[in-house]
Amino acid sequence: MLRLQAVNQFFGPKHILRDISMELPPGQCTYVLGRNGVGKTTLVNCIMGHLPVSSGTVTWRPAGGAEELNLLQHPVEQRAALGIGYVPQGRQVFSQLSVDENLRVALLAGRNKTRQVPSMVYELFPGLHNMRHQRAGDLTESGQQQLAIARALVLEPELLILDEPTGGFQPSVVKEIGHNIRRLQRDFGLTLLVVEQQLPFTPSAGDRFCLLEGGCNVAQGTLDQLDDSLIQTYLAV
Ligand SMILES: Nc1ncnc2c1ncn2[C@@H]1O[C@H](COP(=O)(O)OP(=O)(O)OP(=O)(O)O)[C@@H](O)[C@H]1O
Repeated sequence: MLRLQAVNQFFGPKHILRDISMELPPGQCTYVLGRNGVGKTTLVNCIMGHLPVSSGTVTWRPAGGAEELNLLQHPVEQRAALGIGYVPQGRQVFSQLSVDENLRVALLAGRNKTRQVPSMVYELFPGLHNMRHQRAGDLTESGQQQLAIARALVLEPELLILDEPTGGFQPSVVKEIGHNIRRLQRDFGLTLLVVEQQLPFTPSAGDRFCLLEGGCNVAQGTLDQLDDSLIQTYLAV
């Protein structure tokens, strides 16, 4: 379980995140939604340790863990090894390396440097297995997105955070991404935090939402509570 309590973050004098509190229940898929510039990526960067938190707490209890860890005491390079995977915005893969080399580089972030690519990665993305000796830069955009997710999966995270995974894709690819997100949750038991500007899939594709506006968490609940009034007020463009 990941738990944030009263998290604040500043860029210089600019107050970006304001008293954000939220919990990610194990095995559930939570969407963090909000318009451009409301603080979604900043929030994810604070969870991953890429940005410092000015005040508040971020705690993480791995499955079977006896107690909550203070995540803020763990440097960024330890967070993947603690079971938190991250797929950044913009499909960042090493385009000059092969698919296989991309996955092997990602494996180095784990504690056990001799680990192999887990079978679930190619089970989820069989196309990547067929392309494993191809240069990542030669994959389609959809293939690169799969590789970006696969790179986070090689360390077998319990929690996977995806920052705008559908950004810039055509509807057929968005649908495929939604299908993969559902499989990660239902077939592989992951907890998911998915950042998007709007809900890109049907509500059945997840469990909970958390709406951000001006750096504040203005509403949260189950996806069936995300009604037209909230959508018009906080998400409509
Ligand atoms: N390095 C930075 N220095 C100063 N301000 C920043 C920096 N990065 C982001 N900001 C500001 O922080 C606020 C939140 O940005 P953030 O990228 O977290 O928003 P977002 O909700 O993820 O937007 P998007 O949907 O466009 O990705 C914005 O006002 C942005 O201008």
